[in-house]
Amino acid sequence: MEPARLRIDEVRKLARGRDGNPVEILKGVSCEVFAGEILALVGPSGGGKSTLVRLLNRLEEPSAGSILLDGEDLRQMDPLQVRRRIGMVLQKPYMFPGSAGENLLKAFSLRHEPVPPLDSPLVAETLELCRFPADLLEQEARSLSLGQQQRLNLARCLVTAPEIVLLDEPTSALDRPTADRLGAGLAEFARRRRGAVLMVTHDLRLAERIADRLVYLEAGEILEQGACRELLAAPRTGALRRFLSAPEELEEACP
Ligand SMILES: Nc1ncnc2c1ncn2[C@@H]1O[C@H](COP(=O)(O)OP(=O)(O)OP(=O)(O)O)[C@@H](O)[C@H]1O
Repeated sequence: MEPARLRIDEVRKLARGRDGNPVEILKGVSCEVFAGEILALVGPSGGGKSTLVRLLNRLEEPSAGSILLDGEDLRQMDPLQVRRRIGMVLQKPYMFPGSAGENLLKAFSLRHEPVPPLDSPLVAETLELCRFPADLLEQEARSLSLGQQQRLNLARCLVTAPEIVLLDEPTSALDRPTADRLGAGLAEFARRRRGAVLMVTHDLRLAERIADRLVYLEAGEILEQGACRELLAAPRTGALRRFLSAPEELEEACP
């Protein structure tokens, strides 16, 4: 078996609560992400999912434990280098003023890297992966629909060829067909480029469709992890069973 691209080992995160006392947001979390797979990170609100994602991109640092990228501790690496290799797609797409094409290539100019032409094979492949029509490239980015902006946002991340992609609720604002199109692009990225994807999501249908494995995080602890479809069909713990049957979660999962 191939070694993990990302290894999260006994990670703890302490923060100061509203009353000034320390609160443990992550209580010794361990899991791995492999090349070519999609890992769905699910769990109730406030469980620590976004915090874990921020640690993986070095937007925050763990209080204890380690995160290894190909065996190297993230803390030993330059944060900019980490972000080149680990791309992140936020829930709400930010569009710069200008055309969709300019937005796509912004990823390079922001990093002071050579900008490929819009008609390069890399751009064409990325647009295809993200189901973003090339004839929209000249359109003002801010005038695109939310679903189009979301796919352009993913394309802006994938065009720089990250090895790992982190996504925090990528489909929360999308209708079912648009969410599925975005999911199909992620699955292609994992398969064709052997990319590793870690996706925080409440969209259990999407997870079932595209995720290989599932990690269930509740109150700062991983209570279950394993093959995604198997766990969704037959959760082993009462905690995941309750989460899967909670009506409010199902509502969010099935818009
Ligand atoms: N910097 C911080 N300082 C103090 N508390 C924090 C900080 N960041 C997060 N928290 C708390 O840690 C807990 C976990 O938050 P986090 O956003 O990681 O959860 P989540 O699982 O992503 O939730 P959601 O699904 O609602 O987005 C919450 O109770 C939150 O209020």
